[in-house]
Amino acid sequence: MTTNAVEMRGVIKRRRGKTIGPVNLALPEGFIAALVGKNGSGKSTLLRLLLKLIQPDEGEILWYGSPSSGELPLELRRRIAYVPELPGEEEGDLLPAEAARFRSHWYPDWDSALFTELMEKFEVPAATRLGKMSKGERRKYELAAALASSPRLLLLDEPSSGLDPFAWKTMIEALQAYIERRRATILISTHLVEEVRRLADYIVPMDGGRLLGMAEKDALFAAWARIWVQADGPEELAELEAELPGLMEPQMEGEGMASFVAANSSEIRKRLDELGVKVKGSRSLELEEILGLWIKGHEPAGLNSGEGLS
Ligand SMILES: Nc1ncnc2c1ncn2[C@@H]1O[C@H](COP(=O)(O)OP(=O)(O)OP(=O)(O)O)[C@@H](O)[C@H]1O
Repeated sequence: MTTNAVEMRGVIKRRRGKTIGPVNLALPEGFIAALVGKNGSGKSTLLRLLLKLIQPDEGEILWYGSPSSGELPLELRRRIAYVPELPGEEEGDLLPAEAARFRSHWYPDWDSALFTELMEKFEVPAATRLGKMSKGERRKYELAAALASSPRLLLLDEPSSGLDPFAWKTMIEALQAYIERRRATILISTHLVEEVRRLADYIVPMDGGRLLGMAEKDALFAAWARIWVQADGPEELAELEAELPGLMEPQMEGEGMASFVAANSSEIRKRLDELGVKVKGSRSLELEEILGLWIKGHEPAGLNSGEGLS
């Protein structure tokens, strides 16, 4: 039985005429899920709901199988790390080592060795107060401190924003190393396709406040493909569409060739074979293409709807 780190059931948050949700999502423990979507789609709101920084208007949230009526229990709060889009002001006057000392009192499993290692790898200036750091320097401190708190659940809101490519690579490696060592869960909101590619086990797209579902990244890439087939003209392509419902973006590609996108490409290839249609070639879709089609309502095959894993 898989434990879900968090589960959201019909969660709705209303914000000045805009509605986020209903969100149904179950994040299995031990994996990295990437929250993707356009600006304003509701990613930060979802992360803040999971920390109880804001309260849902409807629905229920479970943390490790239990709901929480008031504030999150201290035990649990200490096992959740959050790196927000913008840092708070509380630690602004402190040097990194001073702030780390404070945090180490709060987090019982504070990993000083990891904090020092990451601060060195990230080249965070030790003699600059947090409030005076550049955006990227501060972000690197926040990431080092978040990982050093030994979280069971790590919530990262666009962590790469402001990082140079070297720091970005260090962050990716640090997150991968952390999840290999611990049975932790990471939910990361991101706009970077490469970040999703490198890190995510699951992809969770949001659009206009709606959570579209949750899909395993590798299965998603394996299933979706553009396929080129022999077709004499638009009539033949239309016949093929009638035979194989669900083909997306069918188009003629010039003399004797047509192409389309299939969400379950291996099955479609089998059917094409049975129909005697010659396949001329195929390619996997890019993540942007997959998300674009998903947002338009084409759900990937075998989608985990976020109703819970078992
Ligand atoms: N405190 C707030 N009060 C009112 N509306 C809010 C508040 N915070 C966010 N919103 C609205 O909720 C919607 C979702 O915002 P949210 O910050 O969750 O999006 P996002 O996906 O994280 O965007 P981005 O990629 O730009 O960071 C937006 O339309 C935003 O205007």
